[in-house]
Amino acid sequence: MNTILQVRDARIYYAVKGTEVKAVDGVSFEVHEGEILGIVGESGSGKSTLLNSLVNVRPPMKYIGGDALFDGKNLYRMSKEEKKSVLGTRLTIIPQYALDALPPVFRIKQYLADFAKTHGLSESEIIKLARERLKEVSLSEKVLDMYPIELSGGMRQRVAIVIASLTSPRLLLGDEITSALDVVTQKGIMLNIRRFVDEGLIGSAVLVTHDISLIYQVADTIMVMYAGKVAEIAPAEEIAKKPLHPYTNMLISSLTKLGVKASQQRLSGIKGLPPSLANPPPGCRFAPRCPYAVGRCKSEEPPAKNVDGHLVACWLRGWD
Ligand SMILES: Nc1ncnc2c1ncn2[C@@H]1O[C@H](COP(=O)(O)OP(=O)(O)OP(=O)(O)O)[C@@H](O)[C@H]1O
Repeated sequence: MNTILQVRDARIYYAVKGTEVKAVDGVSFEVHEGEILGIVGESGSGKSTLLNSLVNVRPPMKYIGGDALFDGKNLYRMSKEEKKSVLGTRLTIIPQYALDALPPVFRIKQYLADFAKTHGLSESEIIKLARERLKEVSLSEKVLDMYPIELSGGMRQRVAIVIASLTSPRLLLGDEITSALDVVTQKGIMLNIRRFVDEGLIGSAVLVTHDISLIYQVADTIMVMYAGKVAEIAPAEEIAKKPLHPYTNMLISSLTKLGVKASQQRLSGIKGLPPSLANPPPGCRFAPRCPYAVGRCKSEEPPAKNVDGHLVACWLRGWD
């Protein structure tokens, strides 16, 4: 399997009033051809910082170290010109709200004409391709003659997927792209991305979400982040059936289950709050909230270890 993205020991901090917020602190993972990687974790775990850093590290974000090899070239060290040639073509992004990206004064067709011009592509080819892809996401080609404001939120996100696929990108990035939509539409959008990846129209995708049950539907692999670190990476089925990190386990246990009242659930949430990333605790960052923590967890940071096909950073897994 071809590796499309290889992130190694990424460290991205924020410089805030003389302190450093360690938002992404030694994160490593890979994305392969045909793969959808879902990144999940509580608010503030560093998911957006990680994704945004792949696009652009700009103040107050601060590059501290690490590599992000995209088709062998380091995104963290590319010149502005190199980055410009990659973004929007080989590396595309779906915005959280497509309306932010689609200019309201342009009909979709006009936007596509502009898009073709920017990327030096044939306008007629792009429009023809967009027509075909709109059908694939169950939209009529009439959408081309509409203004973004005339489309529902779900339609806009589907148009955004179509646009993001037009240059056959190697990698698609999306951060909470369905959070403003109803559950049925959310699933439909995710399945559209799955189909585009399966058909090779998009090489691979990294999708950030709070919703592990939604991303489970389409992701091949799930990466769980906690307080700027990777807690666990495993195939989606494995994560769902047999989570190894206590945090992953608690994240799954805290999901709302229809037919079970909160009072009858064993765990209705994760007690406590994530640590301050300006001054994270020594050892495992989850230790202060972990009911299984032992002495070592509070003093030594657990390295990620391969245990039964999971990459898991926990002293209770795979260590004597
Ligand atoms: N512009 C900023 N300046 C300073 N600190 C920031 C900034 N943006 C994010 N942070 C901090 O970086 C850490 C990681 O935030 P980030 O938004 O990446 O997490 P997240 O997992 O994507 O959360 P959410 O799901 O709420 O978007 C948090 O402690 C946050 O407060």
